[in-house]
Amino acid sequence: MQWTLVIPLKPLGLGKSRLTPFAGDGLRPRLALAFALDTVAAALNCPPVGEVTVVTDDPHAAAELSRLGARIVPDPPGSGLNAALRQGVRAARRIRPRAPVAAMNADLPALRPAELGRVLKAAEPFGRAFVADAARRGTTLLSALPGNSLRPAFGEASRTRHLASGAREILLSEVDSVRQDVDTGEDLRAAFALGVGPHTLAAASRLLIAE
Ligand SMILES: Nc1nc2c(ncn2[C@@H]2O[C@H](COP(=O)(O)OP(=O)(O)OP(=O)(O)O)[C@@H](O)[C@H]2O)c(=O)[nH]1
Ligand SMILES: C=C(OP(=O)(O)O)C(=O)O
Repeated sequence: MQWTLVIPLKPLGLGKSRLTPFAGDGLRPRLALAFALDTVAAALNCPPVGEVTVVTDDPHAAAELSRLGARIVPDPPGSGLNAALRQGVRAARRIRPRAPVAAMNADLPALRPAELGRVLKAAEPFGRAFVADAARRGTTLLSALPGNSLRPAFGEASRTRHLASGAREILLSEVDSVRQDVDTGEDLRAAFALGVGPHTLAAASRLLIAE
C-alpha cells in the first residue's frame, strides 16, 4: 500500500503556545517550523508513504515544506484543525483516490521512518485506526482506508473520541517516535531523549544560545 499522509500545520506565529514558558516569541515559530520540517522529512523517507500533503496557511512554512517535496493545501477559512484535515483528505483523494490516508501531527521531531512504516502496516487491516500520543490522552495519527471517511476528532483528549468513534487503536510497542508529539518543554526533552531530526537540533541550539 502507498499511503498519503495529511499533516496539518498552524501558522507558525500562532502555534505551540504551550512552549511559551520555554521559548519566547522569537524562537517559538522557528521551533514549530523545525518540528514540521523534521516530521515531513521523516514521512517522505518512509517507503510506504507515496505523498505528503500539508494543510497550512503559513506562506513561509509552505515554501520550506514544498521544497522538501510536500504538496501544500490551504486551510478552509476560519475552521480549525479537524476541518483543515477534512479539506486535506479531500484534496489528497482527488489526486490519489485509491490510496489509504493518514492524518498525522506536524510536531513529531523525533519521527523515525521505520517506526512510521510499522504503524502504517499495522493500520492496513482496519477501515480506521489511530495511534495515541505518549501521554495516552491525545492522538498523533489517524488512518482511513479508501471508502472510509476519516472523521477526525483531534484536539484535547482525542484518544477517547477516536476510540468511541470505532477507530481501532494501534497498540504497537517501540513506536515511541510516532507517539512523541511536542506541546511542552517536558515533551521537547522527551523528544530529545529519543533523538530529534537536524532542523529541531539546529533550532534548539539557538534556544540554548539565547538562554
Ligand atoms: N492547518 C491547521 N493545523 C492546525 C490547526 N490547529 C492545530 N493545527 C496543527 O495540528 C497539530 C496538533 O495541534 P496542537 O498539538 O494543538 O498544536 P498547536 O496548536 O500548535 O499547539 P498549542 O498552541 O500549544 O495548542 C499541529 O501539527 C498543529 O500545527 C489549524 O487550525 N489548522
Ligand atoms: C491535537 C491533539 O492534542 P494536543 O493539542 O495535546 O497535541 C490531539 O491529541 O488530538
